[in-house]
Amino acid sequence: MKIYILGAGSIGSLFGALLSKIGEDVTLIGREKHVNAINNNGLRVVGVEEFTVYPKAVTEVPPEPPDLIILATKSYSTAYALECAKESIGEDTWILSIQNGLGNEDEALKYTKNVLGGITTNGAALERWGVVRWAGKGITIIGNYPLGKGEFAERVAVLFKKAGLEAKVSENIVGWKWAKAIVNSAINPIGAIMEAKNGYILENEHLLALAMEVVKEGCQIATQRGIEFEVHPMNLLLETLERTRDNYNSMLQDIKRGKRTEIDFINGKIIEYGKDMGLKTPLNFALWSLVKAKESQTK
Ligand SMILES: NC(=O)c1ccc[n+]([C@@H]2O[C@H](COP(=O)([O-])OP(=O)(O)OC[C@H]3O[C@@H](n4cnc5c(N)ncnc54)[C@H](O)[C@@H]3O)[C@@H](O)[C@H]2O)c1
Ligand SMILES: CC(C)(CO)[C@@H](O)C(=O)[O-]
Repeated sequence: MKIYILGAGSIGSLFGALLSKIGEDVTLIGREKHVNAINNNGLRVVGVEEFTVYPKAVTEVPPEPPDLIILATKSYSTAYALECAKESIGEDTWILSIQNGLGNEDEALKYTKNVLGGITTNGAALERWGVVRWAGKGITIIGNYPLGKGEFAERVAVLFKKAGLEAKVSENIVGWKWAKAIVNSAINPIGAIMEAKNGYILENEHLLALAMEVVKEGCQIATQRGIEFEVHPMNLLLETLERTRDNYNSMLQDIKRGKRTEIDFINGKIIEYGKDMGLKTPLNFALWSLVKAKESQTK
């Protein structure tokens, strides 16, 4: 399968390396320093597994349409990345988002009907240019977006499993995207504001109570939009906090690095969808405001 990893940073480089290792035709599309390191020394994976592969790596989207584009930029880069890729999206090209946040797949639908939604709980981080740490094994769930299963989704899931990723296909991927986004809407801003590991939210009664109220608020918006959950976000919240108790969440990591966070595509989208229905989301608004203020402090 001809695969482009659009936004080959942490999670994109991990998926690209694993798919390259099983012989798939993978091209990583990323930033110059990372691309140069890969072209000079290969792409090295450390952590859960240790290996080096030699995929193609470029800074611009090649003109030939691929079978699959795996969208792995931060959510705030999605619109521009897809606009840059639009000439390479062929009639039979599928786009799979493995991003956090809401709205990425809807952006992809502007270019093709062949869109797969995805969530992954694998953890990855670029150690240095050309080297990605597979920090933790998780599960990847994909499906036709917004709903349904299809032959191509099944083909991708088989590839992911062959590559060593635990993967499954869901007929309700939009439900999974919302469940994860609602969990992120509670964990990420609270952990970022408190500058605490995820486990502290579990241990501190006040933070856990707040996180649960944020989840309830997000669930109200999702339910009003007709979203149904395969796993309830409240259960997913507690399971995630336990499983990732030693993690500093990605939003806190972005703030510590002086980088923009994905708050606009997590809590920001819940606020936006609430407004569309005339519903207030005071907790999401409060957390969104605090993180935006924290972001501006690091500028
Ligand atoms: N890192 C993880 O463990 C993890 C796990 C689950 C989900 N996610 C989600 O996956 C997405 C990506 O996260 P990440 O941690 O890999 O981010 P990242 O910043 O490490 O990687 C994204 C990369 O895309 C590049 N990029 C952006 N626009 C581009 C363009 N037009 N062309 C080429 N390259 C471009 C950026 O420079 C960056 O290197 C986010 O939505 C994140 O929330 C990450
Ligand atoms: C699940 C999660 C919150 C674990 O830290 C992760 O999605 C993150 O850090 O964004």
